[in-house]
Amino acid sequence: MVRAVSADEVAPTRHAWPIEAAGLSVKAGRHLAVDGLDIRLGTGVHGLLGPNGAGKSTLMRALATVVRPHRGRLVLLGADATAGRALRPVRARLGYLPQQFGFYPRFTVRDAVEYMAWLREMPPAAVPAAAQQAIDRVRLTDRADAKLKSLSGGMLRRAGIAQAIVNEPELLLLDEPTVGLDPEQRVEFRELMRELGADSCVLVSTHLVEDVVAACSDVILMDQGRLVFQGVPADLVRHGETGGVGDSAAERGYSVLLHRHRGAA
Ligand SMILES: Nc1ncnc2c1ncn2[C@@H]1O[C@H](COP(=O)(O)OP(=O)(O)OP(=O)(O)O)[C@@H](O)[C@H]1O
Repeated sequence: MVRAVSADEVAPTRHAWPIEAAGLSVKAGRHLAVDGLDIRLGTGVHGLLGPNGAGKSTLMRALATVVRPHRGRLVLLGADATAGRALRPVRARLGYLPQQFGFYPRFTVRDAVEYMAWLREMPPAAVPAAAQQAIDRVRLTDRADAKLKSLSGGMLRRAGIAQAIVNEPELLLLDEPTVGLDPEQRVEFRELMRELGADSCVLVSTHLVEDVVAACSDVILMDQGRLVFQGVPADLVRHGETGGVGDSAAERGYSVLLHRHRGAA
């Protein structure tokens, strides 16, 4: 007997634009926190910058399919993320570190990472090795069986990164992953981001402009829910060569672009 093959089974698994948003608006409570955003992101590490309240975390939540967009088009890994039934296969292929990483304090690092692997519908036989690899990649090998409640803030953040990467996601969303990391760990983390971005789409929100310059292939700058700038880190640096406020050319570029946008708004 010939088995019918569904469209999902023959669909290509890689997409030129793992994230495609057009006129995307997302509410946070009753507030329109993302307001008509147009972006297309491919493979690589994309740094998401913006002042407090710019809408970065709200955008991340929509991309992680945690909140439904209010308006506009959102296509994730080729699937319409505004259609409920399309979300399950997308969720299995994405990884997400929320800004507030909620966890069961009695779980060990290994429990938390394995639990996320299960939520991401990984084949059960693959889970222990995948969890171990994710824990090793964030350098928590010697704390793998420690309870989460016993970890420092930086270690907890690294456990959060491990749970986000356990399924080797094609789309990885990291909301302020470097908060609490010490300088040495931040340098190691940049290395890990570059590795992950070689064949996945990684979006990293941060307030550290230097992290973006060091580890990202492009920069997205948001303010008040809108896109201010998208370009390569060198463009950010170039904008800072003529003025602005900050300790480095990249920080000055950030302030120049933001002030120019606010002046024009
Ligand atoms: N539950 C909520 N109800 C009402 N407004 C909210 C809610 N959550 C967020 N907001 C508002 O939405 C806007 C965007 O918030 P969001 O957390 O996405 O910004 P952000 O860029 O991540 O900020 P930060 O850098 O401080 O983390 C802010 O003005 C915030 O006050």
